[in-house]
Amino acid sequence: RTDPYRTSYHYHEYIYELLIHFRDFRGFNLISGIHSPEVLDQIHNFEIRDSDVFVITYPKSGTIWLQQILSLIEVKGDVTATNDQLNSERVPWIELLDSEKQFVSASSPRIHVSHLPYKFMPLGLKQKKGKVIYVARNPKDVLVSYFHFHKFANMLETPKDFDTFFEKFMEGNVFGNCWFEHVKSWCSHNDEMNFSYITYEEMIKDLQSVVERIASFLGRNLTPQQLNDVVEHSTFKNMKNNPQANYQQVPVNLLNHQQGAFMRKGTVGDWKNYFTVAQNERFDKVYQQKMKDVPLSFIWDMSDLVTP
Ligand SMILES: Nc1ncnc2c1ncn2[C@@H]1O[C@H](COP(=O)(O)OS(=O)(=O)O)[C@@H](OP(=O)(O)O)[C@H]1O
Repeated sequence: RTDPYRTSYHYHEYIYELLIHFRDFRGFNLISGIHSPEVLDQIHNFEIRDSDVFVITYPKSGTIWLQQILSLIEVKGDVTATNDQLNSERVPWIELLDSEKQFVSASSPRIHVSHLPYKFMPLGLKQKKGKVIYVARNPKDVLVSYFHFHKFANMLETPKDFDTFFEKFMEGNVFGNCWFEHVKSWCSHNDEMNFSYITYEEMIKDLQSVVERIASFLGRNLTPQQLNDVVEHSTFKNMKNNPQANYQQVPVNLLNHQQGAFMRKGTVGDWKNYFTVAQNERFDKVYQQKMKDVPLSFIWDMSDLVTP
């Protein structure tokens, strides 16, 4: 094709092709039109301040939940103080196109989220500058959440069906690449950084204590009432109704809000409604093999959350 802009039809077809194809950058899938190799190259050398905070997640592990919690901790639980800005701007991604300008000029404390694997991260983190919060979620629920996300995210290819997506995820042929490698890459370097590890399932089980742990890790002093306010405004129900937090404002060219919602179900064990017995057995086998040397454990079902 010589001139993609020839007609509106060709233009849209061209943009669609650009968007749904990954671009490999040093073994990592970038989404064309959203990420750029130039930005990824620069992140390594970003100058890190002691006050910087990075929330790292594999996609669908609770990123927007942390954006809400951290936004609220910064304003001591006063949700009205977050009304003037979307959480995605208050706690932005570092890997998006042109994000470097915003990163360099932002005032402290700079709080960011990222789906990037460890190898791309700022080298300053290894000098114990800044703080890293890694949020993990059991990968079976990640897979199901990601399947639904692909159905309404216009920048990602719509899966033919669940089985097709299951294969793609297992191959790491998604944005974020292989779940196992992502978790391992970060957690095996935890000693090098000021690092805190939390899970999605812990937050479902006891949001209050996770919020307290995050505030203390960041050295923020909040009164018990302020901590309660953070928790109250970070529940699934309240976030779903909060336009600053629920991502309903993302333009329709990126997310087709008729087809799904970021705040979808917010639960543990939804994978049981999707995995076949054979898929589950296969997943468990891969999990045992890939995670055999990793001292992490996950909660796979709501019933495992109930303390006897
Ligand atoms: N407050 C709260 N409580 C419980 N669950 C919550 C909450 N906020 C976000 N979520 C759930 O997190 C899933 C989205 O993950 P991410 O925010 O990491 O998505 S993304 O990577 O940024 O696209 C997605 O999970 P699923 O519902 O399973 O699809 C969201 O519903």
